[in-house]
Amino acid sequence: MSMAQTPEPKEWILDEENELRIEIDFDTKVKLRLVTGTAEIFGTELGQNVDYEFSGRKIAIFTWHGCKLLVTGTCSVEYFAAETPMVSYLNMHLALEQRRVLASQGNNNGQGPRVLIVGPNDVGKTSLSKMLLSYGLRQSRQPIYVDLDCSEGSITMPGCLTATPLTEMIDVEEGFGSSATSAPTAGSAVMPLAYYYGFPSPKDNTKLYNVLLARLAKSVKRRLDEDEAAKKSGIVIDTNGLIDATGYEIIANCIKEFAVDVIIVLGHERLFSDMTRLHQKPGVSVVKLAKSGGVVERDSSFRRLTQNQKIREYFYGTAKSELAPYSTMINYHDVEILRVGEGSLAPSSALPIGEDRKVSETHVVKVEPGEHLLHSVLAVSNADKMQEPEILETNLAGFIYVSEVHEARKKLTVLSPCPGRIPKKFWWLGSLKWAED
Ligand SMILES: Nc1ncnc2c1ncn2[C@@H]1O[C@H](COP(=O)(O)OP(=O)(O)OP(=O)(O)O)[C@@H](O)[C@H]1O
Repeated sequence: MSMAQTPEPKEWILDEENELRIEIDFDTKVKLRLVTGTAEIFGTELGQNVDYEFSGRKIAIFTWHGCKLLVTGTCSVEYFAAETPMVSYLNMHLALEQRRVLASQGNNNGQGPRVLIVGPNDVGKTSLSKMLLSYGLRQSRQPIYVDLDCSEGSITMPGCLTATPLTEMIDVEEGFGSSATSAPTAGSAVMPLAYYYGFPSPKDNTKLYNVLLARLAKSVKRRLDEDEAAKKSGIVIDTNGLIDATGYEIIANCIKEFAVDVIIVLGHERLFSDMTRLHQKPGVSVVKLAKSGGVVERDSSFRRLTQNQKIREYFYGTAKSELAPYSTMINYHDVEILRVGEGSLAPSSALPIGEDRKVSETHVVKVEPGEHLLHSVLAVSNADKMQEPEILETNLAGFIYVSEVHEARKKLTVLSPCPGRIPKKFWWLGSLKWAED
């Protein structure tokens, strides 16, 4: 076996307010080191002479004052840009900071800004959320990150609506995962609130999506009422890129439920004009920000690989903090597997008399365990009893992965990030599958 050669590091010298944009495939690793000066990735500052390692990522390393970087490994794309919208993003942060100062002085009922970021797919909404949250954190704020993008699952897993108070800087290598305690465990100080939706798009079951959105908003409000620092810091809501009629309905719902007072429209003129017309009123600002030229469109295979990487990290951790998942055997009859809205797939005429489609969309259906569960990722509900509609609105305890199905013995082998018996018996089945690599 020949030893893999360590590639020569490549040096980049960036002037102030420039950024280096790199794309790294999933099957390669690239090391990045800040040698002199200052630099940040989506708002989080890099330490000098620390090696950061990336795989399957598209990132920008931005410098306010100039820097020297070393990149070791093969990037699929690598170039620097002098034109970025970063000054406007920083100004946005400063405007939010002003609102926080006002809140600290007792204005606006002591509430910091509730920011909603909207725009089509791939305009940099998640990246901007990270920046605004990181800049807030860098000024000792403790904002709450609300992730309504059920296709991605920045905090936990795809298919969820989540909120998490941020108290630590967002990790440049691992994203939100590490700073938001990606595995929700009961009693943890910064436990993310996660509700299970189970579909990749809000269009798949809009009624359920709106029910969960309202539920999440209620929980976030309670958290803000209990936590003075978070209340003054405010919230940043990241959405998915739906901007058709359903998208508008969800945006309106979100503004109402979270009492949004700053709407940021990213990279879309017509959406900005519509949002101004529909939602601008005293106390609510609608702001337009430009999309960065660096934002990369991600095709479905890249998104799928990102999803796989997320699931893998949930159970096995990352290179920096490896986890060993626990494998447990479960009897079919010890768990109840549930899914939502099965009825919505049936034609209206096939629905029970007196039940309209809207009701069936949030109806909970029991699923028989069997071979079909193999490789599924299931969400473990915190609920102790099967009661509708409460069970739908119950927070999640975590996730498990079905690694084997023993049909003849009526047992499942499941992986879990925590040791011991899985404490809860109601498990949600969605469309998430994962083939361990
Ligand atoms: N300035 C930049 N340079 C290089 N890559 C970038 C830059 N900004 C964002 N990206 C990358 O582009 C991709 C899309 O960005 P992002 O996830 O922020 O968009 P989004 O609007 O939230 O997308 P979606 O709505 O589809 O989830 C990501 O992989 C992100 O890391």
